[in-house]
Amino acid sequence: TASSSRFVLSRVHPMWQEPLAIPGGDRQSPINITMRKSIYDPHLQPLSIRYDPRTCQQIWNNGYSFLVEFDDTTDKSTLRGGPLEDQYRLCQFHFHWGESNAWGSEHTVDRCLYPAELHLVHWNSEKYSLFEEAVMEENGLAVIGIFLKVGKRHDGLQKLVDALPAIRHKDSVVEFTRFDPGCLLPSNTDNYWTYAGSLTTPPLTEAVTWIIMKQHIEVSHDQLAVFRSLLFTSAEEEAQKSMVNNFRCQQPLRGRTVRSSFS
Ligand SMILES: OSc1ccc(O)cc1O
Ligand SMILES: [Zn+2]
Repeated sequence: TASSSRFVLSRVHPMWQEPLAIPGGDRQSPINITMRKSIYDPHLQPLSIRYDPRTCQQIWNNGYSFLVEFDDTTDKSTLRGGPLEDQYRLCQFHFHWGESNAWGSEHTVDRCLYPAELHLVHWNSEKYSLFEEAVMEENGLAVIGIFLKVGKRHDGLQKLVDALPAIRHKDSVVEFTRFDPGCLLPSNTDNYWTYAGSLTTPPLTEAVTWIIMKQHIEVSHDQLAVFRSLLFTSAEEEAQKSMVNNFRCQQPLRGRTVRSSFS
C-alpha cells in the first residue's frame, strides 16, 4: 500500500552517495510510472528480441550488482523494434534488489514497489562500434526492465543462482556459458512502457531508451535470498557489507512522457 511504500522508502538508504548535480539532468532514471498518465502509442512496433546462449561468457560482482556479460563483438544477441530505430546488441544483464521483499525495484508502477528488477542492457550497434562509445550518446543504449515478484521457483534462474556463491566478493568473476537470457523474459513481451532516461549507476549518462515490461516474472524466496548473500565488499576489506538495497532513488519526470504499447 502507499503508506507501506512511504514508510519503506523513508527507511532505506540508497546504496551510494548521489553526486550533487548531474550536468543537464532532465532525463534521469529511475522513475515512477503513473499508468493513467502514460500515453498509448499505436505506432510502437512489436519488440524483436533474439538472444543466442552461445554469446554468454561470464558472471561477475562489480561492487554494485552482479553482471552476466555477453560477447557483443557480433550481432548474435540483438534487440530491435518497439520504440527503437536501430538494432541494439545485448552486452550484459544485472539486477537491483532490497534487503527485504517489501522493496528493491528501481522503477515503480503507480508507486507499487517490487522486490527486485532485472535490467537487460543493449547498445546501438548500427551507430556505434563499442558499448563505451554508445553509453555517452542520446540513443546509445536500450535497457529492458523486468519486475521480479516472489512466488514460484524460476527454473531458468537457478543456474545463475548456483553461480553466485563463487562471486560473493566485489571483483570476483567466474566463467558462465550457454545461458539463454530469453528464459528470464515474461511470457508476454508485447505490453510495455517506454521513456527516455539514464543509467541508474555511475556514470548516470542520459543514453537509455527504457523498455519496462508490464508483466513481471516470479522467483522463489530462496532464490532471492541468495542475491542477498552477495557482498559489496572485496575479499581484502575488513567489514563485509551485504549487497542489498542496490537501487537508486527515484528521479523527477521533468515533463517527460511515458508511452505504453497497450491501451
Ligand atoms: O542500472 S541501469 C544500467 C544501465 C546500463 C548500464 O550499463 C548499467 C546500468 O546499471
Ligand atoms: Zn540496472
